[in-house]
Amino acid sequence: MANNHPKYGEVLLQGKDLTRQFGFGKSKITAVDKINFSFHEGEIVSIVGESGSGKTTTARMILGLLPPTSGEVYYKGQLRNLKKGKERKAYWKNIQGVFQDPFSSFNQFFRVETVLRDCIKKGVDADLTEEQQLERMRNACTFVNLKYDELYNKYPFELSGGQMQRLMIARIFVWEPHILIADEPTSMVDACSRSTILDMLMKLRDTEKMTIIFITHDLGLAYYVSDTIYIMEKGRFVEGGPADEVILNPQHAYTKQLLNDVPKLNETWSLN
Ligand SMILES: Nc1ncnc2c1ncn2[C@@H]1O[C@H](COP(=O)(O)OP(=O)(O)OP(=O)(O)O)[C@@H](O)[C@H]1O
Repeated sequence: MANNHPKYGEVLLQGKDLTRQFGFGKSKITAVDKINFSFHEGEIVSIVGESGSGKTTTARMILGLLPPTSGEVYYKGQLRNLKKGKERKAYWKNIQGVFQDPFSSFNQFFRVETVLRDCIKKGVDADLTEEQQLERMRNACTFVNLKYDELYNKYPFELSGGQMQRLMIARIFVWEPHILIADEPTSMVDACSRSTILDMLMKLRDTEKMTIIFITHDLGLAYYVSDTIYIMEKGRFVEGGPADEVILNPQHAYTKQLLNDVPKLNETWSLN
């Protein structure tokens, strides 16, 4: 397995020959096919591929929401074992996900305060005093440019789409997982909110040393946000490495094809 990396912290998560099949007999498909990876502390890794290439299946296996057909996941060098509730709970303290649709991510009957308090109970130290909890919730909102004192009493449906996306990130800030999986978190928002969310992900990496796995079909966004890029085609990682190398000197035909869809990547470009 890979060693620590000079630029990042320790290796947090590793996958070894991770595979997932669906269906049986003639209709069996291999959605993810023997992928290997090492993700480090404080690294943003993008997994990029077209629709159906296996990105979300990979994310769900990493999150522990879907068992692999074969292969293993190692967390901090230890083989992950999610069979017992206690071990699952411990793993989920360290890894969290944000998904495409902020509306479906929130219980619409919980006010902002309850949403954030719930994360403190589940993710962080449940023994924090009321004052410490409040401070944490306020800090989380400040981190994403939301005003806790104006919003704490509101329901998710009273927030704008952009505010809801920010609240999703605030929730992550409160929870403080070591690893965040962001599955197309910017697909429902306009270009301005998109760059804000990407900038917040980078801030989480820089200030909290969070490892972020960013799932997208958009190589341009991946290049903007990532340290490392893995290119996924038909369930396999066909190319992977530092973002600059993958984008400026692509080796695989599929990467070149994806790059053709973003023709101005190595020139000046904007997120619009
Ligand atoms: N629960 C399931 N049952 C059967 N097939 C599935 C299931 N989940 C995913 N698949 C199949 O596995 C393959 C990979 O799907 P996956 O959702 O991982 O791709 P993706 O790269 O995330 O696509 P998208 O960008 O459209 O979300 C697809 O062929 C999909 O139809």
